[in-house]
Amino acid sequence: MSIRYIASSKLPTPFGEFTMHGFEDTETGKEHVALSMGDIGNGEPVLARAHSECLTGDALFSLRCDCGFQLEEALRSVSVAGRGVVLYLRQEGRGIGLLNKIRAYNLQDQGADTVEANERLGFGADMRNYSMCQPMLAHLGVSAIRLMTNNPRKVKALSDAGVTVAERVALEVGRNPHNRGYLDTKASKLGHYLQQTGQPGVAISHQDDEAGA
Ligand SMILES: Nc1nc2c(ncn2[C@@H]2O[C@H](COP(=O)(O)OP(=O)(O)OP(=O)(O)O)[C@@H](O)[C@H]2O)c(=O)[nH]1
Ligand SMILES: [Zn+2]
Repeated sequence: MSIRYIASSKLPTPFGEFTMHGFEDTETGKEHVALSMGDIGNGEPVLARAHSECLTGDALFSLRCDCGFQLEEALRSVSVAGRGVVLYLRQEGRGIGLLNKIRAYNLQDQGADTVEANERLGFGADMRNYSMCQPMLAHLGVSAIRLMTNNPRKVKALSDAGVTVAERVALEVGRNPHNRGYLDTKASKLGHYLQQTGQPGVAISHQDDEAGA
């Protein structure tokens, strides 16, 4: 097991007070965080988000993507439910890192889409893995979740890792003129469930049949 629990503390936010739990991946040296609220260890499926780091969207107010909006909405939803967990995963730029993401943005400024840009740089479209999630959730006593995501790969990865995804909860927020192309490419090339995509023939689902399968 390469995930090691380090410490917990209070984390007051505009959405209420969370408990922050720090973990270290001893293989990669990455430091991951879980923000929890309420009694999440009682066996009932827990409202959850596995959020991949996006410095530009989460901290620098970028409108190129939907990440910051999704993070905010996830924290707000957990707070409204009074119970849930947000995993903040340090895999910036879908796993290629911040500086390569800036290189990819540069290619996108010249007309490439988000997938083409990754590929031109010699990366896969999505280099993430979610192997840290199950041990982080297990440490918190969580085995079943209601996962806030539009990403079918994330649902499958967590299910394959042994987490029961009892439900997928759509998380469609923050669409704007700057990220329209990015979101449409996610739907058409990466299979994301996005309702307002403008792409014909894209699956629309708010509670997937395959979730948990
Ligand atoms: N390489 C690359 N990474 C990006 C780009 N835009 C956002 N990201 C990263 O993509 C990750 C977020 O992935 P998304 O596909 O938006 O969302 P997701 O987490 O897979 O799916 P949701 O759960 O529905 O949000 C973060 O790590 C961002 O840093 C981009 O244009 N290129
Ligand atoms: Zn982003």
